[in-house]
Amino acid sequence: MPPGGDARIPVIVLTGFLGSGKTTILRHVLRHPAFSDAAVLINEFGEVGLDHVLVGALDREPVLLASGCICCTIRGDLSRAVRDLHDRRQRGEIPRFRRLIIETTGLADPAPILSTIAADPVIRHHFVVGVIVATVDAVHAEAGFKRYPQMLRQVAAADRLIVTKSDLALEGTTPRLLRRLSALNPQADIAQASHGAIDPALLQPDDTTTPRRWIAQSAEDDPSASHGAIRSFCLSSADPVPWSAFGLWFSLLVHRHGGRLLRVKGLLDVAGSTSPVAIHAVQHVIHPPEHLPDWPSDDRQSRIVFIVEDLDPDLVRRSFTSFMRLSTPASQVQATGAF
Ligand SMILES: Nc1nc2c(ncn2[C@@H]2O[C@H](COP(=O)(O)OP(=O)(O)OP(=O)(O)O)[C@@H](O)[C@H]2O)c(=O)[nH]1
Repeated sequence: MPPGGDARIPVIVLTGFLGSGKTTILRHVLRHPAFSDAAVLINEFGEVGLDHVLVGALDREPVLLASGCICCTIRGDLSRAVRDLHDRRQRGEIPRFRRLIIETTGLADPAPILSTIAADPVIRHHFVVGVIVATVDAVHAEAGFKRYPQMLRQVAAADRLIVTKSDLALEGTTPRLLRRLSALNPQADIAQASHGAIDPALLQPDDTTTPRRWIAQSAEDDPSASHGAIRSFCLSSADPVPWSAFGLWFSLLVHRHGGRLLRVKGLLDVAGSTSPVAIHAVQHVIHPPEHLPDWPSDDRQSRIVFIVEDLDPDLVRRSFTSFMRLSTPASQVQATGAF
């Protein structure tokens, strides 16, 4: 229950820039008994949503909001999704969840989300923003703050900040980031997470989390929720992907264009493997691939979702096709011209 005896259902807003570890944290906390009564709503910026798959084999199905970003194009969808969840709860079609976690897209400015919850009379009657948690990627935060103002807004809006990926950051980066975060948002509690391992209490509202209503109000006058040259596309392949050719293509792509690859995530049907492999990259950092236990549906196509800035999707598609056609290492080396 939110502080102050409020009987409304607390909403936990989990925000943070692209690839900063939101889904990894969600997977971790949802395994904790304290979150067995949580409903989950995931919004992704991309043509094809994958996070609901990556959240994994849980005994509840997260609701995936349509493509687009809740902070701008699909605010109406957010209202509808929250109302719909509540109606289904009341009708007994889904368990009586007692908290709602909304994982935003990495590009979201959280303010319009808060204002949507606060402005809709039906939602306001049943739900209240309980806590806003933002993840901050230790490797990319410093450069990201300069390029992406929404990162600053995420940090500014948060009640709690979780610094991720310190294990990958250069020495001295994390302490510097911690100082910067304290300066940007002195009221927020700051914690660190390694591979999503956090104290689940960080996602629980309590007396220290006073929802930032001023942000919700100021959002009403903020029409700047556009994402400029940032775009998303999906590359899919019906044929199984040869792992070594894929690895080479992916490393070259990241090496050559990493600065423009804000986020890459995919589910691959790797030749010779019966279960899917999840791949992730954030700019120049490729995370280790992960074997998932099962395919989420009968659709076994490989899907790779890209969020890029100033990068031509056709170049990515063409180079992928060239590499996948070639199976010998020598011919792959020739294909590097595709970049
Ligand atoms: N080394 C390391 N990798 C991490 C850590 N936290 C997350 N990752 C990896 O970072 C990648 C991206 O993590 P996600 O949890 O999918 O990030 P996200 O914020 O949900 O990404 P978007 O939904 O695209 O915005 C995955 O490969 C994770 O395994 C960490 O603390 N250390």
